[in-house]
Amino acid sequence: MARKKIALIGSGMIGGTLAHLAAIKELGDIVLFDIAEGTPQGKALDLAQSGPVEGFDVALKGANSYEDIAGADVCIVTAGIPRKPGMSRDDLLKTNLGVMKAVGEGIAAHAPDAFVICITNPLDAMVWALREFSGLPHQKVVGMAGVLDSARFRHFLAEEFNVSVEDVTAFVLGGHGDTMVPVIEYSTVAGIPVPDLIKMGWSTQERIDAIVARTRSGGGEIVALLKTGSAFYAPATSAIAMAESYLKDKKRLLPCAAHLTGQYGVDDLYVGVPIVIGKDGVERIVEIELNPTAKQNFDVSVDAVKELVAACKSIDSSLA
Ligand SMILES: NC(=O)C1=CN([C@@H]2O[C@H](COP(=O)(O)OP(=O)(O)OC[C@H]3O[C@@H](n4cnc5c(N)ncnc54)[C@H](O)[C@@H]3O)[C@@H](O)[C@H]2O)C=CC1
Ligand SMILES: O=C([O-])CC(=O)C(=O)O
Repeated sequence: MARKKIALIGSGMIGGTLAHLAAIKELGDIVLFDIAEGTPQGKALDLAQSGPVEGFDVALKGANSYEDIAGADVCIVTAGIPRKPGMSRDDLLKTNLGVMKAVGEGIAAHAPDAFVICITNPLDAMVWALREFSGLPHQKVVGMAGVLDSARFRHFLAEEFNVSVEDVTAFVLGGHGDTMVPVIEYSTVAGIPVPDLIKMGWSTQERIDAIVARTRSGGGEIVALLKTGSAFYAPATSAIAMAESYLKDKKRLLPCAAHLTGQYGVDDLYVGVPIVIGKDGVERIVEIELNPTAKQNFDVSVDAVKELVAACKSIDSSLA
């Protein structure tokens, strides 16, 4: 069976980590693409030289031409700039919108059948714009944020309850900004919802509220610590889980930014919701019932995404 092909558009901190993970998991042959000359080639060669030790058999290539992504089964997009301390994700919009245009056109020309996972921030607006620029079917273009935000929430909850992260499930929905919505009713330890655990005396509402707040600002906490850029290990792992679900038709149910057409009362917008990812891309959008507070928070988050999409349209009239 021929190997799958994975194109990583952007070969910076997340791109390099994606390549490492995809190689170790032998998900397919890997092309690292970037506009910076030498970076993708250097990372591809370095990673290839780890193959004999690690024992993976995949081809790794660095490229500065979109022709090299031809026929990719999966494209993961991290091209653009990350934020630095003092910036919000939204400050990246103008620069990264221009990058999405180039990337969308490159994917449309050379890998139109790919499943595309966007990571570039501000995530929900960028995945919307990337889909518009590429013209690919909506179910083949998704954004990575919810898996990461939920993983952060799961990590903090596991620490709080002193249980294995494996047994903690969580959903963070909405846009990938400060208004994201960690939903505690759907967050559990081995199926026991967090509100029940509070009643059982495992924690208090105040402590869980603090964890929710820390999750919401989880990206900023890391930016403040790193000072030179943003998180890359957990974001890369999260996108690989999505790619793997597509490539292996695993049909995992994951929170991701997906194109909504009326679900949750939202139309023609990418927002984080639970979806099933399989061989056809987004195979199902799962509409869970939100309590009035969660729904109100979700709507606030949706409004924030709407504003960013409106800003994209005013910057690039071809999107209007
Ligand atoms: N969705 C999410 O949950 C997360 C999103 N991010 C975002 O991911 C993006 C990438 O982050 P990092 O990898 O840390 O940044 P980075 O700066 O290490 O890498 C970005 C790469 O994109 C390249 N690039 C710039 N313009 C390009 C173009 N037109 N075509 C191809 N490549 C281009 C740069 O040369 C650089 O190598 C940022 O926008 C960041 O905010 C980061 C963490 C989580
Ligand atoms: O905070 C940032 O700029 C990067 C990001 O989206 C995250 O780590 O959640």
